[in-house]
Amino acid sequence: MADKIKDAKIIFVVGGPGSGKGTQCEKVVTKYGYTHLSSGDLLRAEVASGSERGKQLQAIMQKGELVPLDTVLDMIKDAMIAKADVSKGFLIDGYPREVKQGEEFEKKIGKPCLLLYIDAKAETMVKRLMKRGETSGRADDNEETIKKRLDLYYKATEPVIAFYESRGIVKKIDSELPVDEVFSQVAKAIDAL
Ligand SMILES: Nc1nc2c(ncn2[C@@H]2O[C@H](COP(=O)(O)OP(=O)(O)OP(=O)(O)O)[C@@H](O)[C@H]2O)c(=O)[nH]1
Ligand SMILES: O=c1ccn([C@@H]2O[C@H](COP(=O)(O)OP(=O)(O)O)[C@@H](O)[C@H]2O)c(=O)[nH]1
Ligand SMILES: [Mg+2]
Repeated sequence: MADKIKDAKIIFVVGGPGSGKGTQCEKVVTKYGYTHLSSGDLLRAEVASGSERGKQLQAIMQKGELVPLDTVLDMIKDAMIAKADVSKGFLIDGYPREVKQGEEFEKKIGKPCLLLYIDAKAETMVKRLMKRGETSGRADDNEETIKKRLDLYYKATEPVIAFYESRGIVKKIDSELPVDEVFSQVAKAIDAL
């Protein structure tokens, strides 16, 4: 099953909440035709379906906590398998959130060839999310939950970057710049693959 995915390139896109992961991934889709899978979007789709599982997920996400590892991994895996025949590569956006998630992903699916580390200052991220919150309708784009998401990012997710740095696949992207300048750094990293 997972063999179908074996030959496609896998790129992890990691960065704090509101760092611009989703914005950059959309641009990569346009230019390179990769398949974009946002773990957050997959979870929000399950919430929107109104299923029993979605209700449980909503409660966790509203608090800015992490949903159980296997839940997210199964969703990503199903979505990858569904696209395996047509996809040149996969952008896994907002995943892994913790080192253990990365290890499980590699066991069940495959190894990433690149980790795009979308880096912005905490202050910048908060500002962007508060602005996005005016129109996004996302239940977690509020001051209190943003703070929790940030704390969890520094505690659980930053170690992921160190973990993959030791493998030499991390490319740090300065996301304080205008969107197009951020993208030219991203494109350079992908062109080098
Ligand atoms: N000025 C500026 N704003 C940006 C940039 N990238 C994203 N934004 C804005 O910041 C907000 C958050 O961007 P997203 O792409 O949704 O961020 P994300 O990392 O996917 O965030 P989560 O979905 O919360 O994980 C959006 O409202 C964007 O318009 C950038 O490079 N420069
Ligand atoms: O692998 C994941 C990805 C997302 N989430 C949950 O989904 C929320 C939104 O994630 P997203 O990546 O969309 O936004 P971010 O928190 O990066 O701003 C997070 O706060 C978590 O509650 C999770 O638990 N595991
Ligand atoms: Mg996003």
